[in-house]
Amino acid sequence: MAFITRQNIRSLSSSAALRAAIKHVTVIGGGLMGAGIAQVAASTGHSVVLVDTSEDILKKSTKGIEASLKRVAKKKFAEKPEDGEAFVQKVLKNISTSTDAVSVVQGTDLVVEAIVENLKVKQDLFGALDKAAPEHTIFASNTSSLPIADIASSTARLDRFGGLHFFNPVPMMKLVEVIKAPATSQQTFDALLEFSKALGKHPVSCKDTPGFIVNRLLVPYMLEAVRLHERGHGSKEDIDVAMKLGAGYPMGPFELLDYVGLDTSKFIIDGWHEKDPDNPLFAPSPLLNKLVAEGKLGKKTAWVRNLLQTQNVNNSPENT
Ligand SMILES: C[C@H](O)CC(=O)SCCNC(=O)CCNC(=O)[C@H](O)C(C)(C)COP(=O)(O)OP(=O)(O)OC[C@H]1O[C@@H](n2cnc3c(N)ncnc32)[C@H](O)[C@@H]1OP(=O)(O)O
Ligand SMILES: NC(=O)c1ccc[n+]([C@@H]2O[C@H](COP(=O)([O-])OP(=O)(O)OC[C@H]3O[C@@H](n4cnc5c(N)ncnc54)[C@H](O)[C@@H]3O)[C@@H](O)[C@H]2O)c1
Repeated sequence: MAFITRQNIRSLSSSAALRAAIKHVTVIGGGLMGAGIAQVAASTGHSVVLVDTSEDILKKSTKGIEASLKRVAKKKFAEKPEDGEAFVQKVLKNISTSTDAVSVVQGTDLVVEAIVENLKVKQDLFGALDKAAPEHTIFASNTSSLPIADIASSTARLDRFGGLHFFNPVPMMKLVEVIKAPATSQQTFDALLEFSKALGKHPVSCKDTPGFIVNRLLVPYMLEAVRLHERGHGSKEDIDVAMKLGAGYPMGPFELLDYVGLDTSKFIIDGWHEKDPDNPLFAPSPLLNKLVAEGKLGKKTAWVRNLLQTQNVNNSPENT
């Protein structure tokens, strides 16, 4: 039986205040991860602005969110499909889009960044946002592999900066790694934990170390599968089947690389290799490099091709 003490009441009310504090969320990057984060935040009653670099990309992101919401609704409202349609429309109403990050952060409580895995690009973005966002706004990066402290160094709000690392596909994966960099305040960290819970996720606390928990284990494993194949010790198909049936993983390492994105996986391993060139776990893979150079990025390749085609159509003389 739980006794109500003054301390309990204080901690309950401060956690309620933190939960209430994050109402408006700006998600930057409408790709694989950003679209999923926006969807989950909007589904849990947050008001969301999704930002990307072009209207075409944002249209694709919104279509992707709608398709994913329909999959969720099909299960959640199996008995009452009309409630499912109402749910989809209600969630979509919570999401607006923009190509101007600086102007939209002026009214936001939390910025979650999910753009390309490149330190300089992330620093430039946060440096610009820092000047425009209100004092209370918390900044968080969904980086897979970069130090949160390095990204935060382009801002003057080191205490209000942390990591929120989601997993792909965001609507399905329950985990969020919440990262406390050395300068992240306890209040910010608590607010990020509460926000993750408000999304219906299970947060774990992480230090600001390379790959946090999951990727520090998962990325070397996926790369070792590629090396195993490069050594001629197994076909891609057999390696995938082996890890699914022999280790109980839902996807084999090649399927997972395809799902995560070969470009993102390459950014991660190249960055770690640069910092720790003697670590064999971080050795670059010639096969991965070749596929990325050929524009074969995995599952997202079809999406990117589709987008480029749309842009060509929009830019064609008939449409100008
Ligand atoms: C690198 C980064 O920094 C970190 C990372 O993100 S690492 C990657 C972490 N992710 C993983 O390891 C994913 C491993 N894979 C899985 O867990 C599962 O394969 C999976 C959840 C993706 C799909 O489940 P699975 O049963 O294999 O396949 P599938 O039949 O397609 O999906 C089952 C149901 O899940 C749901 N679902 C799957 N993806 C969905 C999505 N994007 N949106 C909504 N619902 C979805 C649907 O309800 C679907 O049923 P439906 O097909 O009737 O709509
Ligand atoms: N793919 C995964 O499984 C996964 C999982 C967890 C974390 N992450 C991390 O999340 C981030 C995004 O990964 P992703 O897979 O969604 O990438 P993605 O390539 O699918 O999407 C990135 C999006 O960001 C947009 N973008 C780039 N620069 C921008 C800018 N300055 N302003 C606004 N938008 C910009 C791009 O147009 C693109 O739509 C990366 O840091 C990645 O490491 C990825």
